[in-house]
Order: sequence, then structure tokens, then C-alpha cells
Amino acid sequence: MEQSGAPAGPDVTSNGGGPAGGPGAESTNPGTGTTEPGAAARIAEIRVRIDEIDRALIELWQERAELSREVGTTRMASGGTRLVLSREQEILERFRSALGADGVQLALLLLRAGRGPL
Ligand SMILES: C=C(O[C@@H]1C=C(C(=O)O)C=C[C@H]1O)C(=O)O
Repeated sequence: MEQSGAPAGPDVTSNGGGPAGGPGAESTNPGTGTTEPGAAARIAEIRVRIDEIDRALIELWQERAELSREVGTTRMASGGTRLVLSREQEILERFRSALGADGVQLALLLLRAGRGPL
């Protein structure tokens, strides 16, 4: 069965044992989830890029939604339809072929962000 959640591993809230508030990952390397300094440094470095990617995704998401709304208003003002389902199918297939079932869910959210719910 296809996996779509987080990778298997210790609970994200756990620091691997020890009393809450006592010695462990939380007090040694706040927020990285590990006590090993090399791993903590690498995690912090990777997180810089993850944060950049998240900002870019949010910006692109918002730009796409605005453009999609503009297409909708332009089309309706010219007497056209609000939606073009064949085009939506194309987009769903693009995301499905690149990302699988999760891609379809993502594309559905992306489409809804622009043209609203069906
Ligand atoms: C933006 C358009 O309008 C609607 C929104 C779409 C989208 O967000 O990609 C796709 C098809 C239409 O239902 C379009 O026709 O291109």
C-alpha cells in the first residue's frame, strides 16, 4: 500500500527518553529533535533550505490562485464558462503522473484555491 505520511521513526515529540524538562534533545539542541551535535547542525542547515522552499511554494500558490481567478473573471465577462473541466483533468493528470495519488489531492486543493469549490 502506498505510504503518504511521515517516515517511520520515533514520535516527533519524543527526545528519546528521559524526564520531561531534563537532559536530552530539547535542552541540548532546541527544536532539532536530536542530542548529537553533528546531526543537529546538519538539520539546522537543511531547515534553512526547507524554509526557503516553503516561502517559494506559498508565493507560487498565491500567484497561481490569482492568475486562475483572473482567467475565470475574464472568461465569464466574455460570456464563457466559469470552469473548463477538460483543462482541470489535464492538470490533475499532470500532478498524478508526477506525484501519484497525493499529487491528485494537491492538485484538487490548487484548483480550489483559484476557482473556488465545485
Ligand atoms: C484557470 C482556468 O480556469 C479554471 C481553473 C483552472 C486552474 O486553476 O488551473 C483550470 C480550469 C478552469 O476550470 C483555465 O481555464 O485555465
